[in-house]
Amino acid sequence: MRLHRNLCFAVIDGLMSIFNDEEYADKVIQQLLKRDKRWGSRDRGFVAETTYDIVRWKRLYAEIAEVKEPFNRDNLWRMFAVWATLKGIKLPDWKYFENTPTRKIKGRFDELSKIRKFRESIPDWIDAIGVEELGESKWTKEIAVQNKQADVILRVNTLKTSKEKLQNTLFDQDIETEFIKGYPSALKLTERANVFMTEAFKKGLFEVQDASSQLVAEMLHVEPGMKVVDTCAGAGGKTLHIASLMENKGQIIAMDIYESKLKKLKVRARRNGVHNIDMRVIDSTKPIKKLHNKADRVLIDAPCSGLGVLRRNPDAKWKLEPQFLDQIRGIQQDILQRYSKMVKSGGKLVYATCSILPSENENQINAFLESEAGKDFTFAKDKKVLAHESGYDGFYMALLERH
Ligand SMILES: C[S@@+](CC[C@H](N)C(=O)[O-])C[C@H]1O[C@@H](n2cnc3c(N)ncnc32)[C@H](O)[C@@H]1O
Repeated sequence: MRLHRNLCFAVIDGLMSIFNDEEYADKVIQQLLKRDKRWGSRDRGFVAETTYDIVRWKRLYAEIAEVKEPFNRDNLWRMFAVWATLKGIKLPDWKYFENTPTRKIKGRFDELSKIRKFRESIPDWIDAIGVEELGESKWTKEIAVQNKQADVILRVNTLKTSKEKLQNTLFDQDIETEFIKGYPSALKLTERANVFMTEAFKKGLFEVQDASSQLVAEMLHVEPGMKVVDTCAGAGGKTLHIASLMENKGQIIAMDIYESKLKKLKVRARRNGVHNIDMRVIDSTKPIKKLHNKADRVLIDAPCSGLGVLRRNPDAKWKLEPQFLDQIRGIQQDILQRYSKMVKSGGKLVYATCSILPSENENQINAFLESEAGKDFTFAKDKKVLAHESGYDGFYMALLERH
């Protein structure tokens, strides 16, 4: 591979914003990709993947390059040189790469790879919590997989097409996909591609959604004609799936504390041909109280640490803080206590997170079931999905029934 100066500069600029200005990697990369209209898909792929790689391996590369935060541009070039050297890419004779100690880099890599927190490039506190909650062996395997690039998975919009038809449509555009056993609406891309540019996407024939995430709406057992409340709907990945399972019949109430997220859902719903979503911002206790004992199904796709989806958001490793984790656990239990009241007698509740930590998952469900509000519910089943076991994102989901 030959390194191109303008692409490498884009990567360094992106890293400056992500590491020093606390910006989110996906947003920064989105902006970077707009920089030069002449860039082809390979150039864009290089910028996106290299930036993500260096974000993912920040601790390891900084240690090898012997640089410390806050990083200046020279520090980032040194980390870039580590990335290139470890990938076996020949460094050009640019001033940034003068005196790069290639052999020393490889030696340091071998040495640091013996220690998990460096090898997997994770903060000490996350490593400690992973061991404490999952045990040494599971955590070691899980964090290794969480550092790999995730597959691109689509969820077919069955309101508009079938999995077979969508597969053929995409094949005609040189995008090859395969079915995944056990995931009825999923198609996996055999090779990465920018599916957002396709006509099929613009027509709402599919959404990009990880396979584990697709299990959540399935667990809710919705039926056409029901009244379903999606309490933490965000931009509506799961709301749209629920709509498609309900065949556009019945009522879905999508709620979130952020109106901006629900606005994104509105755009997506239009594209998906979904007509039965009613959006409500939770700006007081009223919108919840109004729905007490009214819903056939309630989904709580709770805010969480995101430790199950590090493959997609590698910068979360650096942005997460222990205090946030404590705070979010409190919010999760509070949401369970208050939002469960919307389930009517005989109705069902699914609680889900994209975390792999029991303290955000089964422990929350156990605490809820032991509490006063939880006495109305029976535990039906749960599913703990680890990326190293399933090959897809780490997730948790529990199904409770109200008696
Ligand atoms: C895991 S995300 C939801 C993802 C979304 N369900 C999807 O499938 O695309 C959690 C959501 O909970 C929202 N949230 C945070 N605190 C909340 C609260 N107290 N009540 C309702 N929603 C909340 C966040 O804004 C965020 O959109």
